[in-house]
Amino acid sequence: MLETRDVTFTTGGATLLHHASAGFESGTVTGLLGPNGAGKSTLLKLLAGLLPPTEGAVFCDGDDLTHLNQSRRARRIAYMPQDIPPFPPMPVREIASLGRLPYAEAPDVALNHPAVSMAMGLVGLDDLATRPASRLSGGERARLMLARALAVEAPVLLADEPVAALDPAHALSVMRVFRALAAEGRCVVLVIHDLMLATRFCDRLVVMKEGAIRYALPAEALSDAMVREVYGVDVRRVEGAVVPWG
Ligand SMILES: Nc1ncnc2c1ncn2[C@@H]1O[C@H](COP(=O)(O)OP(=O)(O)OP(=O)(O)O)[C@@H](O)[C@H]1O
Repeated sequence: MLETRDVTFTTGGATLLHHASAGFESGTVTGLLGPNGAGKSTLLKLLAGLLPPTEGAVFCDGDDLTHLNQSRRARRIAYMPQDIPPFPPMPVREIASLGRLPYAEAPDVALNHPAVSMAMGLVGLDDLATRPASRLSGGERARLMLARALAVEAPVLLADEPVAALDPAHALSVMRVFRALAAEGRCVVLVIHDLMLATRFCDRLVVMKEGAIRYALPAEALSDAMVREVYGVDVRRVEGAVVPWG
């Protein structure tokens, strides 16, 4: 569905991504792992078509992303950024309805679109629909950005650290949403630091370090040695640790 072919990205004299080649299939959830500064967000922005490759190309369903116009690309690829700008005092549901912008729907149509209702429900924001978005907590803001991306109903969903600010119950719930989207045939790619959630809910992992893809493998194949090499930490598989489940 989505593919980077030998992509390099250079900006301001710095090369942030070196010769990255990876495929992301429909019907799967892929976790992008790696230490801070590894290039995960950069790769995700290239996959979204928000940054152009300096060398190589990114393809969505066989089409070079640089050849797709912005609204066509936005209908195919929904993106949730890591950095969430301060929201204006608009109602939460109105912000979520901005996910319909690529369809150029009238504001009242977008606001009442079933995809917006679905997205608000999936992230658990129904009770906050009329609250000014400027008054949300950090985790609520993250869920609203995810709702906006879900409202696009795109075949590809890219999410940059979607669960980093969420409490355990919402993190599990959102990971289950990603699994459900994959079960519908969507291609889900998320940046994630939580190795427990990544190995439990992702099908595949792409592990990055220093702007390069070190490993691309089934989630269950992530070894302790790989974690040690990439993050410089040892791993224990501990019984008795408090692990949010359900
Ligand atoms: N415009 C830029 N010019 C130079 N370096 C940049 C620029 N933007 C980002 N970087 C650097 O590129 C590297 C990769 O950044 P990126 O945001 O992709 O990392 P990341 O893996 O997502 O990290 P994190 O886990 O901290 O979010 C970082 O070292 C960052 O400081």
